[in-house]
Amino acid sequence: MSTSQPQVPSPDANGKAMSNGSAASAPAVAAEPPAKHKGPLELRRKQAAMPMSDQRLLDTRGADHFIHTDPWRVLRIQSEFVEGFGALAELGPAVSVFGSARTKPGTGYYDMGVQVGRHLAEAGVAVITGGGPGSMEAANRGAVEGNGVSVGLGIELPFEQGLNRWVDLGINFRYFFARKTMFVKYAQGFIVLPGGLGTLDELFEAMVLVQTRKVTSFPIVLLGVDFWSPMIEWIKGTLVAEGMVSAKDLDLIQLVDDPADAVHRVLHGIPRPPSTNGDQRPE
Ligand SMILES: C/C(=C\CNc1ncnc2c1ncn2[C@@H]1O[C@H](COP(=O)(O)O)[C@@H](O)[C@H]1O)CO
Repeated sequence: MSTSQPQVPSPDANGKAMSNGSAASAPAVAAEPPAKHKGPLELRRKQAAMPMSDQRLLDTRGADHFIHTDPWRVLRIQSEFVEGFGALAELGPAVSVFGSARTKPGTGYYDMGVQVGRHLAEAGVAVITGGGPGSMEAANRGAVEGNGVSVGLGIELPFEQGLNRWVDLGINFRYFFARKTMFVKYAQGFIVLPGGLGTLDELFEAMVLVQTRKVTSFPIVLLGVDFWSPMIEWIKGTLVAEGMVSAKDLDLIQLVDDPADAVHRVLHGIPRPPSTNGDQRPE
């Protein structure tokens, strides 16, 4: 007895009728899910559920989270460089002056800072400082008193501080490294007054940049023979003696007591020797 049934053609995934036979038993293929286009991306299923870029931008929910992410920080860092380069590009000749934030007005070190600022201004050279109190304020004050250009590159600190009142062109930075770039990029040299960790950090960074020839012809003058001599002696007696630095590296810095002399030396800087330590480091 025949058990055959009438044969009904089944549709394929595209809806076309398929011939009877083996294909009739193939599993049904689901309809192709719609694709979502997002810029160059073509997305389906779970991937297509991602919100659109515009939607993300305009939807303020969760914005507080986004500003604490690294991609956002990169933009903020970039903006510090853009603002800094833009504000300082036309500054003209300038010298960066460093020194303790704790130096008090009326002291010898404060007076030294004022004199440095004034001599630089009288030579037509802008004064760049960290914009804070102490020796920074002193150098900015000297620049103003000498009728020069007084620049302060402030840094965001855990406590509210603001730029000192002698800063005429001020920029506030969140990031030390962006600020440090400005100190070097827009100055022809450094004058360093007595100071603590911040001052040492700035001094040694400058020395490394000169030593590795990341910057060339960059005089560094230390003011205050009594203050700096023990550090120089330690560098000679320990670092040079133990071969940690080359004796030639000490040529990178000059040590004086007179603010006018410091300004003269930084402006007519002894040209750096062609090679300071024999290192051939890559760019
Ligand atoms: C400690 C006090 C204020 C700190 N305020 C600063 N503002 C701006 N720049 C600063 C500040 N502190 C350090 N710096 C930078 O480091 C150098 C001085 O640091 P030091 O440790 O005092 O030697 C200076 O050149 C700045 O660039 C209290 O008032």
